[in-house]
Amino acid sequence: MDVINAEQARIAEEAGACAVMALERVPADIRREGGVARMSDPQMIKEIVDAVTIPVMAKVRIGHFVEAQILQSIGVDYIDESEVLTPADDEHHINKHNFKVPFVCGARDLGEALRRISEGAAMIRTKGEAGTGNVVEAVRHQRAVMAQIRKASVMSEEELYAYAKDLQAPFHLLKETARLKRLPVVDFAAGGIATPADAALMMQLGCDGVFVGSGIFHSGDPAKRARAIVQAVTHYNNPKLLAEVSENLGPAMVGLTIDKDLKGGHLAARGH
Ligand SMILES: O=C(CO)[C@H](O)[C@H](O)COP(=O)(O)O
Repeated sequence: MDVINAEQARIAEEAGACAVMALERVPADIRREGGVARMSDPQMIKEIVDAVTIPVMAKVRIGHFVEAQILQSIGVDYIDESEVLTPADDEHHINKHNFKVPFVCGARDLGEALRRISEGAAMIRTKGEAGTGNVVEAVRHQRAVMAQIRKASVMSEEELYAYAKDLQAPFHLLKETARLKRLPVVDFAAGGIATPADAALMMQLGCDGVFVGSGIFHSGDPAKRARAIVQAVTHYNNPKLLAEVSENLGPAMVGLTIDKDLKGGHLAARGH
């Protein structure tokens, strides 16, 4: 769960979140306020680290390996090389093999996911369209990844060579993905998840876990919604429980439709 201070971090931990993401503004606010979004103040990240016992993740700009060096030096548990911040490099991602701290990166399809893994990403998440409260892009990205994996899983080795070229992905990673019939790393949903049902939808589409940013602390009752989303991720195949936890949550965040004039632009188009 994305949190911007120690108090929110405690709410997330009490709700059962397995990690928090420390940042100064949740994606909905970054989108609304505009300007250049950068790595958060290390002091603020340290306050969140001190407030909770669960792992703390923090974001760096795409390609900004010095922000990553700084976060690693203060001991964050994971780094998110994120399109939600303003990219620092429009061509290169960070060489994540140079770091000890594990990274998560966003992807819209299998080629993008495997390129990030080849650079050293230890976890992948859908890009979705962060800060919109609209799950449609996360669904599109997860469905794309799963459909491409299914396609690869029935290919001969000769076909996989050609498919790797199409996807602009390393052959050995594609071959391993085809054999496993899933990404060879943990695969999260992120970007636009706002309700327990959204979270369970992404789990039923094959994700291993869910990131929620704006959807919790921009809703009417953050503590209750946070607990409900944790329950929905845990029991994603149980519609009765999903109905119970979806009751009386108060207003969800106000969502944005995805159109060509999307306020703040399409964050998912950053990095490729
Ligand atoms: O990890 C992230 C992107 O780097 C965000 O936490 C995630 O995408 C949040 O999006 P939203 O605010 O729509 O839930």
